[in-house]
Parts: sequence; structure tokens; C-alpha cells
Amino acid sequence: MNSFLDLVDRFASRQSAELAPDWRTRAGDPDSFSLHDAGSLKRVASRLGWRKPTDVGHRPRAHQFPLFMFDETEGWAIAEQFETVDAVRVVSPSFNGLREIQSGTRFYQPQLPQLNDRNQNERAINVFGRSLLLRKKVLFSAVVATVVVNLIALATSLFSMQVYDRVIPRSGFATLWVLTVGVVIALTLDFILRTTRSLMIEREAAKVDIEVSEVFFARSQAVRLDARPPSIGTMAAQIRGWEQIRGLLSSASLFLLADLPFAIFFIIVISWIGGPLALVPIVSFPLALILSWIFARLIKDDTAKAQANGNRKNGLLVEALDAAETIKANRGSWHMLARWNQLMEEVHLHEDGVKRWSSIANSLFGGLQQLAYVLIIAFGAILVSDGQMTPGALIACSIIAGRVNGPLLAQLPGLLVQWGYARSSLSGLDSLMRLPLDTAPDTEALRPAQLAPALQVSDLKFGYTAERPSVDVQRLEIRAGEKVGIIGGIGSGKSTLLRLLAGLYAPMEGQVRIGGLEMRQIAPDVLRRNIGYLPQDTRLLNGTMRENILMGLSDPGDDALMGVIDEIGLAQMVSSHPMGVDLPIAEGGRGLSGGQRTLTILTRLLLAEPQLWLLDEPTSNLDQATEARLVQSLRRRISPENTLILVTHRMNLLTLTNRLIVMNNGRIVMDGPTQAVLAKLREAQQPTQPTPPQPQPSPVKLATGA
Ligand SMILES: Nc1ncnc2c1ncn2[C@@H]1O[C@H](COP(=O)(O)OP(=O)(O)OP(=O)(O)O)[C@@H](O)[C@H]1O
Repeated sequence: MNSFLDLVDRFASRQSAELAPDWRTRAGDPDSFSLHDAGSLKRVASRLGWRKPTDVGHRPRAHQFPLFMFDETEGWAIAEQFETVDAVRVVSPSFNGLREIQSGTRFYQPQLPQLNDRNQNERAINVFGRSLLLRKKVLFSAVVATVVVNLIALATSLFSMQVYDRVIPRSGFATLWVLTVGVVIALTLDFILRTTRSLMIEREAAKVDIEVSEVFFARSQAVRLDARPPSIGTMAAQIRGWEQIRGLLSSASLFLLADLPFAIFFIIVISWIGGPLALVPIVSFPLALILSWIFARLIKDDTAKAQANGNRKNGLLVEALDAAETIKANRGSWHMLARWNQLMEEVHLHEDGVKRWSSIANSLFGGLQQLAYVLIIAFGAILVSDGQMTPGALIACSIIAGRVNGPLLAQLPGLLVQWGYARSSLSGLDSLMRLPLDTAPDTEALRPAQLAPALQVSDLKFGYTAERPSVDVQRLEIRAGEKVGIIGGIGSGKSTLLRLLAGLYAPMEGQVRIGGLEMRQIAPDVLRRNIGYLPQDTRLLNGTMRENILMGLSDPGDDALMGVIDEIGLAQMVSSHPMGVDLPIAEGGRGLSGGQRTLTILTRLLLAEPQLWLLDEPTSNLDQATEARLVQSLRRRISPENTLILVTHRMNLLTLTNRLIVMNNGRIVMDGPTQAVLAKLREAQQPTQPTPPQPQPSPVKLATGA
């Protein structure tokens, strides 16, 4: 154990920040950190890929605590708050108490990764806004570059004016050379500024992309399982909506928007050079803006619908690929193809609407642009012949008016279509941000050091639909160390109850407590460390077998890993593969048999050594010999203090339990010592002598083990 790393751990826990399970390994050699080395914090941050810690300075403000604190004599500590004007309360491995602020004391705020930001009301646009605000300096430089680029554009048009009015009439070639050289220098500067501006924006947009995608990906992971939308593919497409917004951020069209305010400046310059000639852009420019607004409203519905159908299309594609076996075996290809074609038609119906308006807008804006040019020249010709302006001024005005109407009008329709799709993506992301998360909103997650594996359920109701609860349990108490089996008919709610006890689903009504604490108040990583859950449908992830086994665990070393693999019965498969435990696993665990998948996840559970074991039909895919081996292994590994809750129909597994719960229709109908409940069930199944009709059996409540 390294004391500096312990301090980091403690700080993260104080901040309710979840560190990666293998963060200590990734931090590298523990001896490279020391409590008396000022560089330790920066080093740990850079090795773990966090942003650089913020140097708060010599005297932090009260709301900034807790902070890391360093001074040469005492080294690192966590500063919790001011105790007096000159002293703070600190926690360090060697000392808890007051520490004076010395002249050399520095305070630092580490930038811990806040993956599961629990602000449920945050809007997606704010996620982008926050990331952009971090780049204030770059944005400011881009604005300065835009100002200079526009001034240079003005300079080139004024150059034409000078040439026509001063150089040509007087053959002033000396002036011409000076002006030309000046303009060439200005154009070179313009080229450099434009290139740097777009490179700078592209680079920052890529960083924004990484930051923002991390937020949305982490958010999608933190969504409570029972709150996820029914189609995963559609949800995936919705999450990918950030790409559309990022595309808009870095697109060349955006620079055009940055140029928009300069249109007003250019109109002022035209009125200064050409007087009443400014009337043309004064009318054409707002007209273009009004037309853009109308156009944006016209395509709003179609872009939203095309986007929504596009997301559904993605959902169908994922489903078709994922369920290929079922589809092929049942000749479902035609059915899927029909659904696909229908969706494609709907997508095109709306995309066609957008394209139609977009073509109309393109022609209209192009026409407007040319009309404005013709009017400038015609009106200008009258003013020139009236002697109200020079021909040079007319040329300059026509060039400047081109800057007002030209590229802006040409690209506005494209930009508006892009914005239409980005807006629908934003609303998709907003609905993702509103989905409930694993932890209750607006509460500080609890991180108890010890969590007794005792469960209390009271007035629990849960349903996948609001109309019919799938689980309805008034009271259930499972003490630490109990070994409980759950049986019941298909669809009786066993798996759902187990997921509720694992904290993967949140009750609609009532409470589930673990170790006396409301489950949703506990930080998810603490919960996961204490609970080992084996789902009925065991899926593995694309990667190696080692990665799948060790996911979420600190590496126990190869000896321990191989020991468990051997114990559970996977050794033969692993040793017969040339890559051993690093054998590749395809998405979902394809390439392994159902039994091998289950054993892989069980290996992880055995290594995790949880306090509370929740196993859903662990042996449904196993043969008798492997099942017997697993029962032995579980008997050995699950200590008397550990709690076991097991959903099964296999008698062999029930020998692990000393209490049995029977479920029917989401309710507990029997609960008592395993043998007594089994005897009661056997009795109920005995063929009976013909007897007069009996009333419906009421739920039998045997002596509970609780
Ligand atoms: N994802 C879901 N969406 C909607 N309803 C569901 C979902 N999962 C389960 N149900 C319904 O909830 C009820 C309880 O299902 P659950 O899977 O808990 O039963 P079970 O007792 O574990 O069944 P089995 O022994 O077949 O695994 C069933 O009526 C089922 O139809």
C-alpha cells in the first residue's frame, strides 16, 4: 500500500468519484509517489489520464474544499475546511487535525473523472457549452482572427477603389505598386489567419468531441436498467447524435456565422462610401435572414421525423444482426425486410421534404444574391452619373456588398439543414439525459466501508408496465449469512426480484435495503463490489477471456486466476487453446457454448469474493458433472458470513440453501426452511383420492428463516 495513493483513494471517495478498478495498477510503480514529493499529484493525474490538477494557490476560498494541500515540511494531506483564519483541518495517513497555512503551502484541486454526472436536469447543449467554455482562449483567438480577416477583406475592396479613382486617371504607378504590395502582404496574412483559424478550431472540435462523447457514453452506461428504452439500437443512434452537433461545430459553415455580425459593419462602410447605395443591402440582408427563418421552420418537422426514423432504422439493423439465428431459423427474413423497406420509405419521405425545401432555398438565395448585385450596379450607375459617387467607389461597394450577400447566402440553406438535424439530435440527447440513473438524483452517494449482506424489503412493487406489477412483495427479510433458494413457475417474477435485490432495478414503490441502508443511496461501485450477480442470460464482451473474467476486478495474478479456472471446470478449454486464457471472445460471447459463458462469469464471481451472491439459474446450461463440481466449489467459496440467494429448479443446487422461497404471480407464496417447503410442495403434488372440490389454496406461510 502506498500512502499517497491511499490519500487519492480517500479524496475520490469523499468526492463520490468512481475510480477505475485497476487505477492503482495504471498509476504504475507505487514507489514513484511519496507524501513528501511535490510532483506526486501531477504524476498520478498524468498517468491516469486526468486533466492537470488546478493550482488553487496559497489561500483557497471556503467553497473550494476539500483540496489537496502540500507544504515542504509536512508533505501532502487532504485539507477539509478552514478551522481558524490561518489553519485548516486536514486528513493524512499520519495525522488528522489542524495544520497551519505556511507561506509555502499550496492547495490543489485534482480533476477527477466524473463519469456519472448525476445532474438529471442537465440539457445536452450545456454539455457542449461546458466543453466550449473550457476553451475560452482558443475561441477568443478565433474571434480576433475573424475580425482581422474581415478587415483585410475590406482593405482589398478599398484597394480597388483607389486603383480606379486615383491610379488609373493619373497613371500613378508608384502608388499602384505600393498599394499592390500592401494588399499582397494583407492577403498573405489573410491566408495564414484563415488556415490557422480552421486548424485551431478543428483541433479543439476533436477535443470537444472526445470530452462530450465521454459524457454521453458514461451517461448511457449509468442509465438504470429498467429505465432503458426498449430498442437498444435506437438508443445507440440517439447517443451518436452528438456527432451531428460536433459536425456542425467544426464545419466551415460555422465560420460563416462568425462573419454574420460583420455584415452590419460592411453595410455601414457601404453607406459611408456609397451613401444611398447602402439601401440595397439594407433590404436584401434582412430579407435573407427572414427567408432563412421561414426555411428553418419549414424543414423543422421533416428533419425531426427523418432523424427519428433514421434512429429506428439503426435499431432495426442492430436487432436484425443480433437475432440473425432466430430470424434465419424461422424464415423471418421477409418480415424483417418488409419492416426495413417501410422504414426506408418513411426516412426518404421526410428527407425528400427537406431536400425539396433546400433546393428551393438554394435557388431563391442564389437569385437574391444576383438581384442584389444587379441592383447595386444599376443604382450605383445612376449615382455615378449624378456625380454622387466615383466609379472606384461603385466597384468597392459591389465587392463589399458581395461579402454581405455572397458566401453567406450561398451556404445558409446547407447550414440550416445541418442545424435542423443537429437540433433533433439535441432533443434526442436531452431525452437520454432525462432517463433515471442508478443512483438517486440530488443525493450524495453513500460509501460505507463495510456493507453487511443483509436485505430488507418492504412494500416492494415493480412492474415493466404501469398496469401490472411483476413483483409485489410486502415484506422480506434475509439476514447476513442466510442461504436462500427461490423457485416458482415461469414468469413468476424470480429474476425480476433478484435484479431488484441486486440494485439493478429500482422499485416503483417500497424499499430495498442492504446492510440497513436504502440501496439507491449507495454508490454503485460500492454496491457492485459487495454484490456478485449472475444473470440468467449470460453475455460476454468482445475481447479476451482474461478481460472478461477480470472486468471490474483488480488483477489477482495468474496463479489465482488459473486456480479458479481449474476449479470451475474451464481448464481443459483454456489449455487446449493456443492463446490460453487470452483466447479471443466475440461480441456477446459468440464462439463459446452457453455453459462456457456461464462458467466464465462464475469464474469472475469466485475471484471477486462478494459478500452477497445472487445467482439466477447458474446451472441451467451445465451438465450434471459440471453442476456437481460447481456446487462443491460454491459450497467451499461462499463463507458462512456470506449471503446466497439462488434462483433455480435444480435439486442439486437447492442443497446449498437452508431457506426456500416460492413465488407465484410476482408474490411470495411460501417461505421457510428448504426441506419443509419442499415437503409441502411434494404433498401438494401427491395424487389425491377423489375429494369434494377444495377452495383455492391460499398462500402458505411457513416459519420464515428471518
Ligand atoms: N424486459 C421486460 N419487459 C416487459 N416485461 C417483462 C420483462 N422481463 C420480464 N417481464 C415480465 O415480468 C414477469 C416476470 O418475469 P421474470 O423474468 O422475473 O420471471 P421468472 O420467474 O424469472 O421467469 P423464468 O423462470 O421464465 O425465468 C413476466 O410476466 C414477464 O413477462
